[in-house]
Amino acid sequence: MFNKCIKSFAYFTIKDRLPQILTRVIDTLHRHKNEFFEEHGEKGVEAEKRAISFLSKLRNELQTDKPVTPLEDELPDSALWNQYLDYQRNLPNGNGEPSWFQSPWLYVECYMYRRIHAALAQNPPIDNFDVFKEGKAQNFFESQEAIIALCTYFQELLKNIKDLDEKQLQEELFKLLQVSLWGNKCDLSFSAGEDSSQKSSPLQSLENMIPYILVNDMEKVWSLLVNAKKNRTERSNVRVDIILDNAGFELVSDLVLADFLLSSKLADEVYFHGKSIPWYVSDTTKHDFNWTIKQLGSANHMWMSRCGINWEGNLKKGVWVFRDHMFWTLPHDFSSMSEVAPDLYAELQKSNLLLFKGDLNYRKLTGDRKWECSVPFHQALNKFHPAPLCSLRTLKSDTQVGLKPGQGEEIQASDPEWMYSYKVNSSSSLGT
Ligand SMILES: O=P(O)(O)OC[C@H]1O[C@](O)(CO)[C@@H](O)[C@@H]1O
Ligand SMILES: [Mn+2]
Repeated sequence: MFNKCIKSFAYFTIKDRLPQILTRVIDTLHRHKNEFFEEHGEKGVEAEKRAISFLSKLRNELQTDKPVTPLEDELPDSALWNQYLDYQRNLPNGNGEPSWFQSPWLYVECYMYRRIHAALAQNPPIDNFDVFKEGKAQNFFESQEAIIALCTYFQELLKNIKDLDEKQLQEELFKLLQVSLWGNKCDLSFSAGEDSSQKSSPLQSLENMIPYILVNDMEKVWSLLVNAKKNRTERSNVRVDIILDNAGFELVSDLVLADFLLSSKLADEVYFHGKSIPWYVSDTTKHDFNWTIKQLGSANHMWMSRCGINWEGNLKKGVWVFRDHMFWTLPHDFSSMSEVAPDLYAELQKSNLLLFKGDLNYRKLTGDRKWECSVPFHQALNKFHPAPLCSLRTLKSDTQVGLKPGQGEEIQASDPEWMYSYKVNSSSSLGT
């Protein structure tokens, strides 16, 4: 249970940030009223009104600490959500009826996004409208400079990638892992929808960002990939899975990393895991994934379009695969995946390396517990070991493991707000 001590980030999130996010969603629907009318006539406007009343009711429940209620929609995952609510009700140290301020932060925050989805899904004909679409597209367009810099850098690198020796390849892998790691700063749920696009060139600042990397297992990632390649047989491809986080600049940095893994022959195929419903404001859905690649392919910048066209080709060839299992948008920790979603667990077991992007994934990997910072990452995974995995995460919440003894205290002394200072970054923590 996450105690909501008043100064905790959890309290601030539930009390202030989530209502802010809900208000933005309601405003977005208001602003699309005419579009709904043009597209669907009166039915569209009626549906918009109903969705807004759903969301206003939700905001009131949240702000007045009402009980968490079972989902009444017919969506495929509602039974799993209601089972999870029962589990919360029967927790031994629970405070009785789960409510917004008395239940674990991770649970109620996931629950809010699932209720937002229900507010749209239950009101056709606007049931497929993504209330976060604008924010994600805006992040993409406002990160153009950084995207151009990254695509240009990468296409230059591709020109002579065949001449690079192992040392040089390793260096390039480390650079692109860091770009993907820092790309995780660009998320709209932490910023409650405020602009969080990548303005500066992502490659310039890597050097002086090194000291902010708390746990750095990039060497282990490299040797794992080199060994996988050495042991590769005709039958067994080297497969890397990227469990995606935010659309916009972060997604482009993940796609460039994935292209590098293939072009350097460190991997033969990359599986991407996105969200099946709009989630945490900026998380990547299948639509966002395809839209981003199409945007690049049709860009009037040579290197952007070269990337986008290559990536469409990878999807057509099947060396890139996109999946969006419903488990990723349930409230469960990943330690329960083998039981709740055995098909997904079995799928991940086929991978040589799992790259988990972002803070929410990190919290679900570690059960969002207030671990001692020096608890080993492997232990915090709580038997979740489908394959060797690595988390690339910008620190945005209280959970942190895998630090050296005394490292947490040292940082605390230098920056008491380090947990949310955003600049601090716990990068790849490899749990073998
Ligand atoms: O996009 P990311 O890196 O998962 O960040 C999302 C994080 O932002 C927050 O919404 C901040 O409150 C966390 O709850 C969540 O873990
Ligand atoms: Mn996210």
